[in-house]
Amino acid sequence: MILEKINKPGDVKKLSPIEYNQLAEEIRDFLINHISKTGGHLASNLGVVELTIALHLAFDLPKDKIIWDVGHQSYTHKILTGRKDQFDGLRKFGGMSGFPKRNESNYDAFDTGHSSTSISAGLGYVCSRDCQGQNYSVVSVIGDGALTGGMAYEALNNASSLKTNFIIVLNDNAMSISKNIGGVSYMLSDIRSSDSYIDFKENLANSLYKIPGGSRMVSALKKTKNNLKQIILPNQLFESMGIAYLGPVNGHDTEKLIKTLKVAKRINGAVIVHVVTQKGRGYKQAERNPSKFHGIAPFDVKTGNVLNKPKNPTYSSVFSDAICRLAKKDKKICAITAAMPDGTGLTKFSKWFPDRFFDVGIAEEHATTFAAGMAAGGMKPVFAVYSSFLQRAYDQILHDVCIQQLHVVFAIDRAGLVGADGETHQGIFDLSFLSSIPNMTIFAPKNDWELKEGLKFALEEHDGPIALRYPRGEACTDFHEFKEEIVLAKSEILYKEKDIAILAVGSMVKLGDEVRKRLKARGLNVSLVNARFVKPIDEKLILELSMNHSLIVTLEENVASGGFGRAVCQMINDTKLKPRCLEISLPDDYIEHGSVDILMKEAGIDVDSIEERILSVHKEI
Ligand SMILES: Cc1ncc(C[n+]2csc(CCOP(=O)(O)OP(=O)(O)O)c2C)c(N)n1
Ligand SMILES: CC(=O)[C@@H](O)[C@H](O)COP(=O)(O)O
Ligand SMILES: [Mg+2]
Repeated sequence: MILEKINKPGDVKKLSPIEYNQLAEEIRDFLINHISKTGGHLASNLGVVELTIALHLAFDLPKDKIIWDVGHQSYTHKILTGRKDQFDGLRKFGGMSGFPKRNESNYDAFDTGHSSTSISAGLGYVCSRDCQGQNYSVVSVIGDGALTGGMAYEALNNASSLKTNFIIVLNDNAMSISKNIGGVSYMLSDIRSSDSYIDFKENLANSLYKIPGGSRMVSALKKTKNNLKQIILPNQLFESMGIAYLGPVNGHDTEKLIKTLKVAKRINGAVIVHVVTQKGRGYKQAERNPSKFHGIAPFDVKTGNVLNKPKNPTYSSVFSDAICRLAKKDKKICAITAAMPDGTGLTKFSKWFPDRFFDVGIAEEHATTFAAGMAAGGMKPVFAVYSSFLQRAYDQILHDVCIQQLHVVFAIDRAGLVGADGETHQGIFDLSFLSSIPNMTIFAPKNDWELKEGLKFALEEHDGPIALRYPRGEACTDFHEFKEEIVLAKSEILYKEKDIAILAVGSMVKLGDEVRKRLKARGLNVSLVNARFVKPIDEKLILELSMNHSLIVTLEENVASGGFGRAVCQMINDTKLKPRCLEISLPDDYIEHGSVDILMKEAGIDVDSIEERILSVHKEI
């Protein structure tokens, strides 16, 4: 076993070239076996095994820096940097992260998780290096999907004038999570399938002549006897920007990759190395269905079937059915995704209404302003997006949607803790950042029925910007006996008592009800309110509750600052009645990876902790 020789960083450099292929195969087996047990990002990692080995052989880490875009493909890098033994705890609480983390290893040069940041971060490293007269290589590894994100172009534009070396490896597997789409993907596909390939040395020469010192390198290359069959095709887009281009290179040929990376190292300026890989390579199920195995829960290796399928429909699938039903009746309804049709539940919509479906690439900022334009033009756009990715579009929501009061519906999935993806992906800020924007309305459904009704309300009754936020995973199917009509800024009272009132937001209604039952068993009278609207809050009801309750408790899956509880308590503190107010929310902090149950318990948002907190405050009243 060659993988047994890989224990410490740098061990890969002790192998002989004939061992590289065997190592790649063993890493693939290791990844398939481990991820089948822990879950994780399988397909992307299987695609970059040789590329990662080549990068580790061509560069000198940690002096040289590799920046992994998104970072979901960094598992082989983790194996080669002494973290093989930590894979049993991958993405688990207290275990190894699924993304690069500077505080996990000094071989991780930059923390990532959100897409299209690697070229900016890499260029920052390059300029920092040059300002300080240091000497090391910087390599940003970006996927073809991530190259659909606007930040990548802002960075390329900036990098084009660079006079010192900066390597951008474009890992092109023709896939985002789903099939990659749009002009960039067409361009890459043209390059990959072009039959006008020219000889490696000739084309490389074209690239090199343009850069300082290039002609010397060309003469050196011309003298080599080594007839590399690799093809290098000058590329219009990058080269006309002043960025050298090498490729396309077979991303599963370690030795060719090493040779090309070594050439790239000698270029004075930014250079793109276009590497073609296969997502899911080496595991038939993932090769056939790379989207399914992009991020996968524990599965059976033989069949590829996920082991613990959710029993109830997820919120994403409830949303999926609801939007399709509404769009059947109303031809103005259209749906937008930023490269996440599967995750957000828009795949069915894309098949039923292809003319009204828009996958804009990994471009949340553009998606938001695009939605604003569609609304201004008379359509009813629904932008379905994960909470943490919407953080990107703060200014577009404010500047393009809300100032003009445009009727854009934000269907915010993965709102609240998402678990294993960790701090970059927790959707715990949306209530705060959306609440601060004038003209925005925020609605959080307590269960599946209310998500359907909420969407209907947002599209048929409401006019203006509105966000519906719901969590990852199975939808709550309780509380079907409570179906009060949705009215703007009105909460729903589930149990009316006196003494303590719990006001819960969305998914927290279920938890609030469990706490209510516990407190009732102790002889306390507890009202339970489904807040529904986080903005505007139901001021009238909060005032009423303040008059006949001695303690108001707010419950939300969002950070404390700027959240629902803060707004309610502020309002209560402004009244003369002043009942005690207890805000139960997530801490104002980044929350690491782990199961949602563990993370909630850690944050004191589980039935036992909430009961204890309420009892302790109630005792003081
Ligand atoms: C801002 C942002 N939006 C969406 C995502 C979700 N996401 C994670 S990976 C991915 C696809 C990336 O495709 P690519 O860069 O080609 O990598 P591959 O998995 O194909 O190697 C997407 C859309 C994200 N991480 N960040
Ligand atoms: C890396 C990334 O951003 C996505 O792949 C994310 O991990 C998807 O998470 P879900 O499983 O919640 O769709
Ligand atoms: Mg890709």
